[in-house]
Amino acid sequence: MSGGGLLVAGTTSDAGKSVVTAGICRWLVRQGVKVAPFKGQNMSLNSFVTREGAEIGRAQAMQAQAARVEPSALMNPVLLKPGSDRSSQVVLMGRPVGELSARGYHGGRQKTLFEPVVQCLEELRRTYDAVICEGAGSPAEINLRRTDIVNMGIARAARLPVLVVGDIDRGGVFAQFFGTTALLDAEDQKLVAGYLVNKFRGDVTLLEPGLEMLHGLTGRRTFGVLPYTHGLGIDEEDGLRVSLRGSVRESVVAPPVGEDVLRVAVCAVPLMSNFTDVDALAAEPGVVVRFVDRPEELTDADLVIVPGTRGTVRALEWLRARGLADALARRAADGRPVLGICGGYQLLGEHIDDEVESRAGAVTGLGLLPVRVRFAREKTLTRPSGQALGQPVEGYEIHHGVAEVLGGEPFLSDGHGHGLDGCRAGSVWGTHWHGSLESDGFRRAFLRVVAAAAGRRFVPAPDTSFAALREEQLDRLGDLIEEHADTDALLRLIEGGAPSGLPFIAPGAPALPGAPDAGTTPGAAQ
Ligand SMILES: NC(=O)CC[C@H](N)C(=O)O
Repeated sequence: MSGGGLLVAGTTSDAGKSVVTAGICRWLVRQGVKVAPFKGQNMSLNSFVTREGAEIGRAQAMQAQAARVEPSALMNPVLLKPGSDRSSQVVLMGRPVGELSARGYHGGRQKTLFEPVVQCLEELRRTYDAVICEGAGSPAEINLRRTDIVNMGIARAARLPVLVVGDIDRGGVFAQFFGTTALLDAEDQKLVAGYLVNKFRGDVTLLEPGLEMLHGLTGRRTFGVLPYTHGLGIDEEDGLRVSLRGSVRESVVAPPVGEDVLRVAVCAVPLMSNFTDVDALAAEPGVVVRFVDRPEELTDADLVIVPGTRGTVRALEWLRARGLADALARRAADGRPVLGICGGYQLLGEHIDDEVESRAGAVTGLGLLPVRVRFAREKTLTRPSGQALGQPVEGYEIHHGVAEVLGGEPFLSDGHGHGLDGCRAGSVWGTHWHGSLESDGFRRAFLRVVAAAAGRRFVPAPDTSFAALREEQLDRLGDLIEEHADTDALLRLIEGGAPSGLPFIAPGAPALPGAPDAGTTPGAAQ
Protein backbone atom coordinates (compact mmCIF):
# COMPACT_ATOMS: atom_id res chain seq x y z
CA MET A 1 0.00 0.00 0.00
CA SER A 2 1.11 3.57 -0.53
CA GLY A 3 -0.60 6.93 -0.10
CA GLY A 4 -3.39 5.36 1.95
CA GLY A 5 -5.44 7.51 4.26
CA LEU A 6 -8.60 7.75 6.30
CA LEU A 7 -10.26 10.33 8.51
CA VAL A 8 -11.99 8.90 11.56
CA ALA A 9 -14.66 11.44 12.44
CA GLY A 10 -17.24 11.15 15.18
CA THR A 11 -20.85 12.15 15.63
CA THR A 12 -19.96 13.54 19.07
CA SER A 13 -17.01 14.01 21.34
CA ASP A 14 -16.20 10.79 23.19
CA ALA A 15 -17.72 8.63 20.42
CA GLY A 16 -14.46 6.69 20.49
CA LYS A 17 -12.47 8.31 17.67
CA SER A 18 -9.16 8.12 19.51
CA VAL A 19 -9.40 4.45 20.36
CA VAL A 20 -10.82 3.49 16.94
CA THR A 21 -7.92 5.34 15.30
CA ALA A 22 -5.51 3.48 17.58
CA GLY A 23 -7.23 0.17 16.83
CA ILE A 24 -7.00 0.74 13.08
CA CYS A 25 -3.30 1.65 13.46
CA ARG A 26 -2.62 -1.54 15.43
CA TRP A 27 -4.55 -3.73 12.97
CA LEU A 28 -2.73 -2.20 9.98
CA VAL A 29 0.75 -2.51 11.45
CA ARG A 30 0.03 -6.19 12.15
CA GLN A 31 -0.76 -6.51 8.42
CA GLY A 32 2.70 -5.14 7.66
CA VAL A 33 1.42 -1.69 6.67
CA LYS A 34 3.69 1.21 7.65
CA VAL A 35 1.12 3.44 9.31
CA ALA A 36 1.08 6.72 11.27
CA PRO A 37 -1.65 8.51 13.22
CA PHE A 38 -2.53 12.18 12.70
CA LYS A 39 -4.76 14.79 14.24
CA GLY A 40 -4.58 18.26 12.76
CA GLN A 41 -5.70 20.00 15.90
CA ASN A 42 -6.24 18.61 19.34
CA MET A 43 -7.70 20.33 22.38
CA SER A 44 -6.36 18.65 25.46
CA LEU A 45 -4.62 19.11 28.76
CA ASN A 46 -3.16 15.62 28.48
CA SER A 47 -0.02 16.08 26.48
CA PHE A 48 3.24 14.29 25.88
CA VAL A 49 6.78 15.26 24.91
CA THR A 50 8.42 13.63 21.88
CA ARG A 51 12.11 12.72 21.80
CA GLU A 52 12.74 15.98 19.92
CA GLY A 53 11.11 17.91 22.76
CA ALA A 54 7.84 18.70 20.99
CA GLU A 55 4.56 18.77 22.91
CA ILE A 56 1.71 16.78 21.34
CA GLY A 57 -1.55 15.28 22.58
CA ARG A 58 -1.18 12.08 24.57
CA ALA A 59 -3.81 10.45 22.37
CA GLN A 60 -1.55 10.80 19.31
CA ALA A 61 1.42 9.48 21.28
CA MET A 62 -0.70 6.47 22.27
CA GLN A 63 -1.80 5.98 18.63
CA ALA A 64 1.84 6.16 17.51
CA GLN A 65 2.58 3.38 19.95
CA ALA A 66 -0.34 1.44 18.48
CA ALA A 67 1.29 1.96 15.06
CA ARG A 68 4.68 0.99 16.56
CA VAL A 69 6.30 4.24 15.45
CA GLU A 70 8.02 7.04 17.35
CA PRO A 71 5.62 9.94 18.06
CA SER A 72 6.46 13.18 16.29
CA ALA A 73 5.16 16.75 16.16
CA LEU A 74 3.93 16.05 12.60
CA MET A 75 1.27 13.77 14.06
CA ASN A 76 -0.40 16.58 16.01
CA PRO A 77 0.74 19.94 14.60
CA VAL A 78 -1.74 22.05 16.58
CA LEU A 79 -2.48 21.47 20.24
CA LEU A 80 -4.81 23.79 22.12
CA LYS A 81 -4.42 23.79 25.89
CA PRO A 82 -7.32 25.51 27.63
CA GLY A 83 -6.27 27.99 30.32
CA SER A 84 -9.80 29.11 31.11
CA ASP A 85 -13.25 28.54 29.66
CA ARG A 86 -12.50 31.07 26.96
CA SER A 87 -8.84 30.95 26.08
CA SER A 88 -6.20 28.42 25.17
CA GLN A 89 -2.48 28.22 24.74
CA VAL A 90 -1.77 27.44 21.09
CA VAL A 91 1.02 24.91 20.60
CA LEU A 92 2.25 24.72 17.00
CA MET A 93 4.61 21.96 15.93
CA GLY A 94 5.23 21.17 19.57
CA ARG A 95 6.05 24.71 20.77
CA PRO A 96 3.77 27.30 22.38
CA VAL A 97 3.14 30.29 20.11
CA GLY A 98 0.70 32.28 22.22
CA GLU A 99 -2.50 32.44 24.19
CA LEU A 100 -5.71 33.03 22.22
CA SER A 101 -9.38 33.50 22.95
CA ALA A 102 -11.76 31.13 21.16
CA ARG A 103 -13.09 34.10 19.19
CA GLY A 104 -9.61 35.17 18.15
CA TYR A 105 -8.76 31.61 17.23
CA HIS A 106 -11.78 30.92 15.05
CA GLY A 107 -11.86 34.51 13.85
CA GLY A 108 -8.55 34.41 12.08
CA ARG A 109 -5.73 32.48 13.59
CA GLN A 110 -7.04 29.06 12.73
CA LYS A 111 -7.01 29.96 9.04
CA THR A 112 -3.28 30.63 9.18
CA LEU A 113 -2.74 27.17 10.63
CA PHE A 114 -4.43 25.36 7.77
CA GLU A 115 -1.37 25.34 5.50
CA PRO A 116 1.06 24.00 8.10
CA VAL A 117 -1.45 21.34 9.13
CA VAL A 118 -1.93 20.20 5.52
CA GLN A 119 1.84 20.16 5.01
CA CYS A 120 2.40 17.98 8.07
CA LEU A 121 -0.13 15.48 6.79
CA GLU A 122 1.47 15.51 3.34
CA GLU A 123 4.87 14.84 4.85
CA LEU A 124 3.50 11.91 6.83
CA ARG A 125 1.81 10.55 3.71
CA ARG A 126 5.13 10.66 1.85
CA THR A 127 6.83 8.70 4.65
CA TYR A 128 4.15 6.17 5.52
CA ASP A 129 2.03 3.72 3.53
CA ALA A 130 -1.08 4.97 5.27
CA VAL A 131 -2.03 7.77 7.64
CA ILE A 132 -5.05 7.34 9.90
CA CYS A 133 -6.36 10.77 10.86
CA GLU A 134 -8.62 11.57 13.74
CA GLY A 135 -11.23 14.32 13.56
CA ALA A 136 -12.44 16.42 16.49
CA GLY A 137 -15.91 16.81 17.93
CA SER A 138 -18.29 16.35 15.00
CA PRO A 139 -17.66 17.26 11.34
CA ALA A 140 -21.14 18.80 11.21
CA GLU A 141 -20.43 21.78 13.47
CA ILE A 142 -22.05 24.08 10.94
CA ASN A 143 -20.88 27.26 12.66
CA LEU A 144 -17.23 26.23 12.42
CA ARG A 145 -17.00 24.52 9.03
CA ARG A 146 -15.58 27.54 7.21
CA THR A 147 -12.41 27.62 9.29
CA ASP A 148 -12.17 23.90 10.03
CA ILE A 149 -8.70 22.38 9.96
CA VAL A 150 -9.36 19.06 11.64
CA ASN A 151 -12.48 17.46 10.15
CA MET A 152 -13.86 17.99 6.62
CA GLY A 153 -11.39 20.81 6.03
CA ILE A 154 -8.46 18.42 6.12
CA ALA A 155 -10.42 15.58 4.47
CA ARG A 156 -11.15 17.84 1.48
CA ALA A 157 -7.60 19.14 1.25
CA ALA A 158 -6.11 15.66 1.36
CA ARG A 159 -8.97 13.81 -0.41
CA LEU A 160 -9.41 11.48 2.56
CA PRO A 161 -12.34 9.10 2.84
CA VAL A 162 -14.24 9.66 6.06
CA LEU A 163 -15.54 7.06 8.48
CA VAL A 164 -18.01 8.44 11.01
CA VAL A 165 -17.96 6.78 14.45
CA GLY A 166 -21.06 6.91 16.64
CA ASP A 167 -21.54 5.94 20.28
CA ILE A 168 -24.66 3.77 20.38
CA ASP A 169 -24.53 3.45 24.16
CA ARG A 170 -25.90 6.93 24.64
CA GLY A 171 -28.68 6.34 22.11
CA GLY A 172 -29.72 8.24 19.01
CA VAL A 173 -27.00 6.88 16.81
CA PHE A 174 -29.10 6.58 13.60
CA ALA A 175 -30.23 10.19 13.81
CA GLN A 176 -26.66 11.18 14.51
CA PHE A 177 -25.28 9.35 11.48
CA PHE A 178 -28.01 10.67 9.22
CA GLY A 179 -27.87 14.22 10.56
CA THR A 180 -24.10 14.39 10.50
CA THR A 181 -24.15 13.46 6.82
CA ALA A 182 -27.11 15.61 5.83
CA LEU A 183 -25.64 18.78 7.35
CA LEU A 184 -22.53 18.63 5.17
CA ASP A 185 -22.33 20.25 1.78
CA ALA A 186 -22.33 18.11 -1.34
CA GLU A 187 -18.55 18.09 -1.81
CA ASP A 188 -18.00 17.08 1.81
CA GLN A 189 -20.64 14.38 1.54
CA LYS A 190 -18.78 12.80 -1.37
CA LEU A 191 -16.04 11.85 1.07
CA VAL A 192 -18.26 10.40 3.80
CA ALA A 193 -17.93 6.72 3.00
CA GLY A 194 -19.86 5.26 5.89
CA TYR A 195 -20.24 4.58 9.56
CA LEU A 196 -18.88 2.62 12.47
CA VAL A 197 -21.05 1.83 15.47
CA ASN A 198 -19.13 1.89 18.73
CA LYS A 199 -19.91 0.71 22.29
CA PHE A 200 -22.68 -1.68 21.30
CA ARG A 201 -24.13 -4.00 23.97
CA GLY A 202 -26.46 -6.78 23.00
CA ASP A 203 -27.48 -8.77 19.98
CA VAL A 204 -26.19 -7.44 16.64
CA THR A 205 -29.03 -9.13 14.75
CA LEU A 206 -31.41 -6.67 16.44
CA LEU A 207 -29.33 -3.78 15.17
CA GLU A 208 -28.94 -5.00 11.61
CA PRO A 209 -32.36 -3.92 10.25
CA GLY A 210 -31.54 -0.39 11.46
CA LEU A 211 -28.23 -0.45 9.65
CA GLU A 212 -30.01 -1.57 6.49
CA MET A 213 -32.50 1.28 6.81
CA LEU A 214 -29.61 3.69 7.35
CA HIS A 215 -28.04 2.33 4.16
CA GLY A 216 -31.32 2.91 2.34
CA LEU A 217 -31.53 6.45 3.65
CA THR A 218 -27.94 7.50 3.00
CA GLY A 219 -26.53 5.07 0.44
CA ARG A 220 -23.73 4.48 2.92
CA ARG A 221 -22.76 1.29 4.64
CA THR A 222 -21.73 0.54 8.19
CA PHE A 223 -18.19 -0.81 8.33
CA GLY A 224 -18.49 -2.46 11.72
CA VAL A 225 -20.19 -2.69 15.08
CA LEU A 226 -17.69 -2.63 17.95
CA PRO A 227 -18.89 -4.09 21.23
CA TYR A 228 -18.81 -2.11 24.45
CA THR A 229 -15.47 -2.94 26.03
CA HIS A 230 -14.33 -1.97 29.49
CA GLY A 231 -10.91 -0.73 30.36
CA LEU A 232 -9.94 0.81 27.05
CA GLY A 233 -10.10 4.48 27.93
CA ILE A 234 -6.40 4.97 27.54
CA ASP A 235 -4.88 8.43 27.21
CA GLU A 236 -8.07 10.34 26.78
CA GLU A 237 -7.99 13.86 25.46
CA ASP A 238 -9.93 15.41 28.23
CA GLY A 239 -11.55 14.80 31.55
CA LEU A 240 -14.84 13.58 30.14
CA ARG A 241 -14.29 9.95 30.92
CA VAL A 242 -12.81 10.43 34.35
CA SER A 243 -15.57 10.68 36.84
CA LEU A 244 -14.39 13.39 39.16
CA ARG A 245 -16.67 12.07 41.83
CA GLY A 246 -15.60 8.51 41.40
CA SER A 247 -12.73 6.20 40.95
CA VAL A 248 -10.43 5.93 37.97
CA ARG A 249 -12.10 3.79 35.32
CA GLU A 250 -9.00 1.83 34.57
CA SER A 251 -8.63 0.14 37.96
CA VAL A 252 -7.18 -3.33 37.69
CA VAL A 253 -9.36 -6.30 38.66
CA ALA A 254 -6.64 -8.48 40.21
CA PRO A 255 -6.96 -8.86 44.01
CA PRO A 256 -4.48 -7.15 46.35
CA VAL A 257 -1.28 -9.04 47.19
CA GLY A 258 -0.99 -7.87 50.81
CA GLU A 259 -3.64 -7.74 53.51
CA ASP A 260 -4.49 -4.07 53.09
CA VAL A 261 -5.44 -1.92 50.15
CA LEU A 262 -3.82 1.47 49.68
CA ARG A 263 -6.13 4.42 49.14
CA VAL A 264 -4.99 7.22 46.89
CA ALA A 265 -6.93 10.48 46.69
CA VAL A 266 -6.21 12.76 43.75
CA CYS A 267 -7.26 16.39 44.21
CA ALA A 268 -9.38 17.29 41.17
CA VAL A 269 -7.80 20.72 40.77
CA PRO A 270 -9.06 23.07 38.04
CA LEU A 271 -7.37 22.70 34.63
CA MET A 272 -5.93 19.38 35.69
CA SER A 273 -3.16 18.37 33.29
CA ASN A 274 -1.91 14.86 32.70
CA PHE A 275 -4.20 13.19 35.16
CA THR A 276 -3.02 10.12 33.23
CA ASP A 277 -0.11 10.19 35.71
CA VAL A 278 -2.26 8.23 38.15
CA ASP A 279 -3.21 5.50 35.65
CA ALA A 280 -0.09 3.59 36.64
CA LEU A 281 -1.23 3.57 40.28
CA ALA A 282 -4.70 2.37 39.31
CA ALA A 283 -3.03 -0.49 37.43
CA GLU A 284 -1.55 -1.83 40.70
CA PRO A 285 -3.59 -4.56 42.38
CA GLY A 286 -4.80 -3.29 45.76
CA VAL A 287 -4.41 0.41 44.97
CA VAL A 288 -7.68 2.34 44.98
CA VAL A 289 -7.49 5.67 43.15
CA ARG A 290 -10.24 8.27 43.28
CA PHE A 291 -10.60 11.93 42.48
CA VAL A 292 -11.70 14.12 45.36
CA ASP A 293 -12.68 17.73 45.99
CA ARG A 294 -13.60 17.81 49.69
CA PRO A 295 -11.28 17.83 52.72
CA GLU A 296 -13.12 14.99 54.47
CA GLU A 297 -12.24 12.75 51.53
CA LEU A 298 -8.56 13.10 52.41
CA THR A 299 -9.05 11.61 55.85
CA ASP A 300 -8.92 7.95 54.89
CA ALA A 301 -6.43 8.42 52.06
CA ASP A 302 -3.01 6.86 52.50
CA LEU A 303 -1.57 9.06 49.78
CA VAL A 304 -2.87 12.36 48.46
CA ILE A 305 -1.75 13.48 45.01
CA VAL A 306 -1.96 17.05 43.83
CA PRO A 307 -1.68 16.59 40.05
CA GLY A 308 -0.47 18.90 37.30
CA THR A 309 -2.54 21.88 36.26
CA ARG A 310 -2.47 24.55 33.57
CA GLY A 311 -3.44 27.01 36.30
CA THR A 312 -1.09 26.65 39.26
CA VAL A 313 -2.28 29.79 41.05
CA ARG A 314 -5.90 29.06 40.25
CA ALA A 315 -5.53 25.54 41.65
CA LEU A 316 -3.91 26.97 44.78
CA GLU A 317 -6.84 29.31 45.32
CA TRP A 318 -9.24 26.43 44.73
CA LEU A 319 -7.49 24.24 47.31
CA ARG A 320 -7.73 27.07 49.82
CA ALA A 321 -11.34 27.89 49.06
CA ARG A 322 -12.43 24.27 49.44
CA GLY A 323 -10.57 23.69 52.69
CA LEU A 324 -8.25 21.20 51.05
CA ALA A 325 -5.20 23.36 51.68
CA ASP A 326 -5.69 23.10 55.45
CA ALA A 327 -6.27 19.38 55.20
CA LEU A 328 -3.02 19.01 53.23
CA ALA A 329 -1.13 21.02 55.86
CA ARG A 330 -2.50 18.81 58.65
CA ARG A 331 -1.47 15.70 56.75
CA ALA A 332 2.04 16.98 56.26
CA ALA A 333 2.30 17.86 59.96
CA ASP A 334 1.16 14.34 60.84
CA GLY A 335 3.76 12.77 58.53
CA ARG A 336 1.17 11.39 56.12
CA PRO A 337 2.23 11.16 52.44
CA VAL A 338 1.48 13.86 49.87
CA LEU A 339 2.83 13.89 46.31
CA GLY A 340 2.70 16.99 44.11
CA ILE A 341 3.26 16.61 40.39
CA CYS A 342 4.21 19.58 38.20
CA GLY A 343 1.65 22.35 38.94
CA GLY A 344 0.76 20.36 42.08
CA TYR A 345 4.42 20.40 43.09
CA GLN A 346 4.75 24.13 42.43
CA LEU A 347 1.88 25.08 44.69
CA LEU A 348 3.21 22.97 47.57
CA GLY A 349 6.22 25.31 47.72
CA GLU A 350 6.71 28.51 49.71
CA HIS A 351 6.44 31.12 47.02
CA ILE A 352 5.29 31.52 43.43
CA ASP A 353 6.23 34.39 41.17
CA ASP A 354 3.94 34.27 38.16
CA GLU A 355 3.83 37.00 35.54
CA VAL A 356 3.22 34.43 32.78
CA GLU A 357 0.43 31.95 33.47
CA SER A 358 -1.92 33.73 35.91
CA ARG A 359 -0.07 37.08 35.89
CA ALA A 360 -0.87 37.17 39.61
CA GLY A 361 2.67 38.24 40.49
CA ALA A 362 3.93 37.21 43.94
CA VAL A 363 1.79 34.50 45.54
CA THR A 364 2.33 32.60 48.77
CA GLY A 365 2.31 28.83 48.29
CA LEU A 366 1.17 26.17 50.76
CA GLY A 367 4.67 26.12 52.27
CA LEU A 368 4.88 22.34 52.59
CA LEU A 369 8.09 22.13 50.55
CA PRO A 370 11.18 24.41 50.71
CA VAL A 371 10.78 25.46 47.09
CA ARG A 372 10.35 28.78 45.27
CA VAL A 373 8.88 28.89 41.79
CA ARG A 374 9.27 31.56 39.14
CA PHE A 375 7.31 31.32 35.92
CA ALA A 376 9.33 31.74 32.72
CA ARG A 377 8.05 32.64 29.26
CA GLU A 378 10.02 29.76 27.86
CA LYS A 379 8.32 26.39 28.31
CA THR A 380 10.39 23.50 29.57
CA LEU A 381 9.74 20.47 27.37
CA THR A 382 12.05 17.55 28.09
CA ARG A 383 12.26 13.81 28.56
CA PRO A 384 14.49 13.38 31.62
CA SER A 385 15.64 10.19 33.28
CA GLY A 386 17.29 9.54 36.62
CA GLN A 387 16.84 7.65 39.84
CA ALA A 388 14.76 7.75 42.96
CA LEU A 389 14.62 5.35 45.91
CA GLY A 390 17.42 3.43 44.19
CA GLN A 391 15.30 2.72 41.11
CA PRO A 392 15.54 4.05 37.55
CA VAL A 393 12.87 6.63 36.64
CA GLU A 394 11.85 8.13 33.31
CA GLY A 395 9.55 11.08 32.89
CA TYR A 396 8.61 14.07 30.82
CA GLU A 397 8.36 17.74 31.70
CA ILE A 398 5.86 20.32 30.44
CA HIS A 399 5.93 23.56 32.41
CA HIS A 400 6.69 27.25 32.51
CA GLY A 401 7.44 27.37 36.22
CA VAL A 402 11.07 26.99 37.26
CA ALA A 403 11.66 25.61 40.74
CA GLU A 404 14.46 26.60 43.06
CA VAL A 405 14.91 23.95 45.72
CA LEU A 406 16.14 25.47 48.97
CA GLY A 407 16.18 22.48 51.29
CA GLY A 408 14.82 19.03 51.92
CA GLU A 409 16.23 16.04 50.11
CA PRO A 410 16.46 15.69 46.35
CA PHE A 411 13.66 13.53 44.97
CA LEU A 412 15.04 12.55 41.58
CA SER A 413 18.79 12.37 41.18
CA ASP A 414 21.38 11.31 38.64
CA GLY A 415 22.55 8.31 40.63
CA HIS A 416 25.73 10.07 41.78
CA GLY A 417 24.09 12.06 44.51
CA HIS A 418 23.22 15.11 42.36
CA GLY A 419 19.64 16.23 42.53
CA LEU A 420 17.96 16.47 39.13
CA ASP A 421 14.49 17.54 40.08
CA GLY A 422 11.99 17.82 42.87
CA CYS A 423 12.19 17.73 46.58
CA ARG A 424 11.18 15.63 49.56
CA ALA A 425 10.58 17.11 52.98
CA GLY A 426 9.35 14.54 55.47
CA SER A 427 6.26 12.92 54.01
CA VAL A 428 5.76 15.52 51.28
CA TRP A 429 7.17 14.85 47.83
CA GLY A 430 7.12 17.00 44.75
CA THR A 431 8.44 16.74 41.20
CA HIS A 432 7.99 18.44 37.86
CA TRP A 433 8.26 15.06 36.14
CA HIS A 434 5.12 13.56 34.69
CA GLY A 435 4.97 9.84 34.05
CA SER A 436 7.43 8.86 36.81
CA LEU A 437 4.94 6.37 38.26
CA GLU A 438 5.05 4.41 35.00
CA SER A 439 8.58 3.27 35.94
CA ASP A 440 7.69 -0.06 37.56
CA GLY A 441 10.56 -0.42 40.06
CA PHE A 442 10.18 3.14 41.28
CA ARG A 443 6.39 2.87 41.56
CA ARG A 444 6.71 -0.23 43.73
CA ALA A 445 9.39 1.35 45.92
CA PHE A 446 7.35 4.52 46.33
CA LEU A 447 4.20 2.55 47.22
CA ARG A 448 6.17 0.62 49.85
CA VAL A 449 7.30 3.89 51.43
CA VAL A 450 3.73 5.19 51.37
CA ALA A 451 2.40 1.96 52.89
CA ALA A 452 4.96 2.10 55.69
CA ALA A 453 4.18 5.75 56.44
CA ALA A 454 0.45 4.99 56.42
CA GLY A 455 0.81 1.88 58.54
CA ARG A 456 -0.84 -0.29 55.90
CA ARG A 457 0.03 -3.92 55.25
CA PHE A 458 -0.09 -3.25 51.56
CA VAL A 459 2.30 -5.15 49.31
CA PRO A 460 2.80 -4.08 45.68
CA ALA A 461 2.50 -6.92 43.18
CA PRO A 462 6.02 -7.95 42.15
CA ASP A 463 5.32 -8.07 38.46
CA THR A 464 3.01 -5.26 37.29
CA SER A 465 4.51 -3.96 34.05
CA PHE A 466 2.75 -0.79 33.04
CA ALA A 467 4.28 -0.88 29.55
CA ALA A 468 3.07 -4.46 29.06
CA LEU A 469 -0.44 -3.55 30.24
CA ARG A 470 -0.53 -0.70 27.76
CA GLU A 471 0.62 -2.97 24.94
CA GLU A 472 -2.14 -5.42 25.89
CA GLN A 473 -4.71 -2.63 25.67
CA LEU A 474 -3.46 -1.60 22.25
CA ASP A 475 -3.63 -5.21 21.09
CA ARG A 476 -7.19 -5.43 22.33
CA LEU A 477 -8.02 -2.36 20.26
CA GLY A 478 -6.45 -4.00 17.21
CA ASP A 479 -8.46 -7.17 17.95
CA LEU A 480 -11.69 -5.16 18.17
CA ILE A 481 -11.17 -3.85 14.65
CA GLU A 482 -10.11 -7.23 13.26
CA GLU A 483 -13.01 -9.08 14.83
CA HIS A 484 -15.85 -6.61 14.50
CA ALA A 485 -15.15 -4.47 11.42
CA ASP A 486 -15.19 -5.45 7.76
CA THR A 487 -11.43 -5.13 7.39
CA ASP A 488 -11.40 -5.96 3.67
CA ALA A 489 -13.77 -3.08 3.02
CA LEU A 490 -11.80 -0.80 5.34
CA LEU A 491 -8.59 -1.66 3.53
CA ARG A 492 -10.18 -0.81 0.17
CA LEU A 493 -11.35 2.49 1.62
CA ILE A 494 -7.93 3.38 3.04
CA GLU A 495 -6.21 2.42 -0.22
CA GLY A 496 -8.67 3.65 -2.77
CA GLY A 497 -10.55 6.53 -1.15
CA ALA A 498 -14.29 7.06 -0.90
CA PRO A 499 -16.30 5.18 -3.53
CA SER A 500 -17.79 7.29 -6.29
CA GLY A 501 -21.51 7.75 -6.63
CA LEU A 502 -22.33 8.30 -2.96
CA PRO A 503 -25.69 10.09 -2.93
CA PHE A 504 -26.27 13.62 -1.68
CA ILE A 505 -28.48 13.79 1.38
CA ALA A 506 -30.62 16.91 1.67
CA PRO A 507 -30.56 19.57 2.94
CA GLY A 508 -26.76 19.85 2.93
CA ALA A 509 -24.87 22.58 4.74
CA PRO A 510 -26.94 25.67 5.47
CA ALA A 511 -25.44 29.03 4.53
CA LEU A 512 -23.98 31.09 7.37
CA PRO A 513 -26.32 33.89 8.49
CA GLY A 514 -25.20 37.08 6.82
CA ALA A 515 -23.48 35.27 3.97
CA PRO A 516 -24.62 36.35 0.46
CA ASP A 517 -26.79 33.28 -0.16
CA ALA A 518 -28.20 33.08 3.36
CA GLY A 519 -31.87 32.25 3.47
CA THR A 520 -31.99 30.98 -0.09
CA THR A 521 -31.80 27.44 -1.39
CA PRO A 522 -30.83 25.74 1.82
CA GLY A 523 -29.80 22.57 0.05
CA ALA A 524 -27.48 24.31 -2.39
CA ALA A 525 -24.00 22.86 -2.41
CA GLN A 526 -21.26 25.39 -1.79
N1 LIG B 1 1.99 20.43 33.47
C1 LIG B 1 1.83 21.23 34.49
O1 LIG B 1 1.31 20.86 35.53
C2 LIG B 1 2.21 22.65 34.28
C3 LIG B 1 2.42 23.41 35.54
C4 LIG B 1 2.33 24.91 35.37
N2 LIG B 1 1.06 25.29 34.82
C5 LIG B 1 3.47 25.41 34.50
O2 LIG B 1 3.29 25.66 33.34
O3 LIG B 1 4.56 25.53 34.99
